[in-house]
Amino acid sequence: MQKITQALVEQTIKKRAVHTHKGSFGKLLVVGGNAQFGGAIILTSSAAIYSGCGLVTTATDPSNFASLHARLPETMVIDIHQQTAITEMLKKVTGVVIGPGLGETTLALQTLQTVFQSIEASQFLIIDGSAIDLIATHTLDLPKAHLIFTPHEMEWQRLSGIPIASQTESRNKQVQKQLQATIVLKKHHTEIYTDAATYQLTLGGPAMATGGMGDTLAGMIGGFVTQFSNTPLNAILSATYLHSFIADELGQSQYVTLPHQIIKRIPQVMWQFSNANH
Ligand SMILES: NC(=O)C1=CN([C@@H]2O[C@H](COP(=O)(O)OP(=O)(O)OC[C@H]3O[C@@H](n4cnc5c(N)ncnc54)[C@H](OP(=O)(O)O)[C@@H]3O)[C@@H](O)[C@H]2O)[C@@H](O)CC1
Ligand SMILES: Nc1ncnc2c1ncn2[C@@H]1O[C@H](COP(=O)(O)OP(=O)(O)O)[C@@H](O)[C@H]1O
Ligand SMILES: [Mg+2]
Repeated sequence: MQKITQALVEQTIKKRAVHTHKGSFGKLLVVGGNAQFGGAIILTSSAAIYSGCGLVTTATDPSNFASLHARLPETMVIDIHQQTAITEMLKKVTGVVIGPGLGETTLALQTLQTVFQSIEASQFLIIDGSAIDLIATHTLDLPKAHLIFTPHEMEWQRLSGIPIASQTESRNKQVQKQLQATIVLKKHHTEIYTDAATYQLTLGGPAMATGGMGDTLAGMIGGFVTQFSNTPLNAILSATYLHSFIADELGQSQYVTLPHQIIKRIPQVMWQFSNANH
């Protein structure tokens, strides 16, 4: 397994060209957050915007609109019941994150199917949380797109059929090949399975073991792949690295590192990394 290095992250987070605008840095649709799990979609959307994605739209339950906008005025919203509005937005975006706080109701399943039907092969689709469980439960066919799954070990057990205790590199790799997707298997020292190679994160620790931490990573990966879309693998590896790098920094003087604290630090740490080679 290859270790993800700081040098790779420094190469990925380039200084921004001057003649650019918000459309130059990717457009992302974030789908999730039912009435119970509104916090998840606030974290995912925030992480994407603080990672530098040019334009983010959040499709969520309307009961989350006010709290989402109070925390994050930069995002636009779609009522998740308006499936046509989701389909229309899909035509405009570089990528989609689906699943954080989505739940597993009939509406959640219908929304996942709407996205699967309309997504194009050129687009990124990050599949997290409830969306992974919906695929596992309903054995859904996967669409043609740049697929990125971000399961924790139990979600990976449900999706892959491999019990947590038997999730070895070779068995995980086999299922990665079948799924034709990148797999970010989240745990202590997260592993990333791709067609070409397997990577391991050597950062992060138990101060990160708090609800919403994975929702945040999904948003960072969404923000990175849409923004650094020419180097998608490096974008995924870099987002995963930076998420734990920031947590470790905070963890030097905090017992627990909260997802919203990590999000707040992303722009500053990206600036540091973008200046490292200059
Ligand atoms: N603020 C919000 O709105 C939040 C909303 N959220 C949303 O909730 C939805 C459900 O997601 P979920 O992850 O909470 O539930 P689920 O998939 O059932 O997994 C938990 C089960 O798996 C087991 N387990 C074993 N290994 C594990 C591992 N390495 N990592 C983690 N778990 C592991 C674990 O074992 P146990 O804790 O019992 O020891 C337990 O039995 C999803 O949409 C998500 O986005 C959350 O993000 C929280 C904040
Ligand atoms: N002990 C730990 N060491 C390192 N990373 C951890 C640890 N516990 C949790 N994490 C990280 O926190 C995140 C948890 O993801 P997930 O379970 O999906 O959270 P949630 O769904 O609550 O947002 C993952 O990125 C995981 O690697
Ligand atoms: Mg999760």
